[in-house]
Amino acid sequence: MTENTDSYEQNRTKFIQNALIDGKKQNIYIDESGIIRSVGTDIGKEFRSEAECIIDASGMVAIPGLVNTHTHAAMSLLRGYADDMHLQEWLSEKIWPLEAHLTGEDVYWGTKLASLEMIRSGTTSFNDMYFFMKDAARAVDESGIRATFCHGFIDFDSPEKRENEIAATKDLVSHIKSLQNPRLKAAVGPHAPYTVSREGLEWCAEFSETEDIMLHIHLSETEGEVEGCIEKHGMRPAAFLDSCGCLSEHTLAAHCCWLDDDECRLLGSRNVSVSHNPSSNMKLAVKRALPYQALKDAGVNITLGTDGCSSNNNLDMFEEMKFAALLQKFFWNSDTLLPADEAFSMATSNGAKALGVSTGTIQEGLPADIVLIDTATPSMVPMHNCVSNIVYSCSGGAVDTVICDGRILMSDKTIPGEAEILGKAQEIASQLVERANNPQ
Ligand SMILES: C[C@H]1O[C@@H](n2cnc3c(O)ncnc32)[C@H](O)[C@@H]1O
Ligand SMILES: [Zn+2]
Repeated sequence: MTENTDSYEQNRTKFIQNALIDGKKQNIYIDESGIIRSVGTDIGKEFRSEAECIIDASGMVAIPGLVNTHTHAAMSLLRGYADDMHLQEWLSEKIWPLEAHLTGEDVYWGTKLASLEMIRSGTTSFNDMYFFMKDAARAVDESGIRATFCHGFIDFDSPEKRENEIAATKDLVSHIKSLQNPRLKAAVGPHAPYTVSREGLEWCAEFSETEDIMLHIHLSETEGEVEGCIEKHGMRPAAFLDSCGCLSEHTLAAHCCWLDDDECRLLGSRNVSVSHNPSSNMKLAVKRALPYQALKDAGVNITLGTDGCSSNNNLDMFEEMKFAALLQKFFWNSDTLLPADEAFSMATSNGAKALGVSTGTIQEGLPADIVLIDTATPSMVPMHNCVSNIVYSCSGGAVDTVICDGRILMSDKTIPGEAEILGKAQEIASQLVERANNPQ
């Protein structure tokens, strides 16, 4: 329950009282610039009387905002458009032909819808690869959450396409940097080793280095990709990317299902972060799960992502934590692999580290990205183990309040403007499919 009707405004000091953190009732004070100034069991009267907004979190668990490290947000418009297909056919026969008709307005509303869904389910940061990304950034700016944007760079070995992709990437990066909004970051996004030429990958690696930005790429999602890379380049995909300079501490590699042990060690030695996308991998039947133990042994920072809504089909990171823990146990036949606390770290602190954002924990001096989960819901009762309930039993529907950068984005499960976004996204998605089916 939030006292103060203007609580959605930023720049108001906030006092969250009686939130359960690490099993203890604690209070959190957030200053006017959205920073956690104090957190603990004994911070009290002085901060409470100073605060312009009191949030009573009695009966709620406070966790850091969740971090989704691999998605294509505007693909929310393609939810349910092409299901139950093989990955390469799904992409080349259904998704790419539809995406050829996308407009900036589609991406704007698709990203508004995705941001809404992420806020509802407790995500406050995401890593996005798609097209018309200036429009995506406008949508995210309005929604109040954090994101890193890259243009999906695909040149298919064509020098002309490569020049266009370089221009689109440079344009996006300079645009995002010019906004000087700490919630919005730019990245470079070579789509995958099978869609980008050696020259394109080398350019992306150098650009990421000189601009000091993340390099976001799909890697070894399918066995066919690995075979194709060996045939074309005489190397497995990770070695090929390394030869192009694409593996560094800037790199976030999504999927990584078909890495062998040497590749896991290579990623570890280059300080690459990996995004595990269990729902998408199961739905697209990629036939192998992330080699979690080998990556962990190699010291790789392992994070969690939903992938796009066309291969998931939602953006609920609670579901993703559970699927990650279950898929690892099932595929690698190990009941102790990927325990709940590791799934939780993947979705919070590991994700924040990969995206270079100073969130992911509730700690003094850090930006206030905080999610309150209602414990008065059947899937949170009893609470023998809070992290177990968060990972294995509850879902995004239990989220009551979301704060990002000190600003309340959802309170009492209410997000201002939600109905308009739902209506407009439905309309825009129908028009997109109509245009694709009846090209002029
Ligand atoms: C940015 C492009 O990436 C496409 N995409 C979405 N999901 C996947 C996936 O699982 N593997 C490869 N490529 C994917 C998206 O449709 C855009 O074309
Ligand atoms: Zn993807």
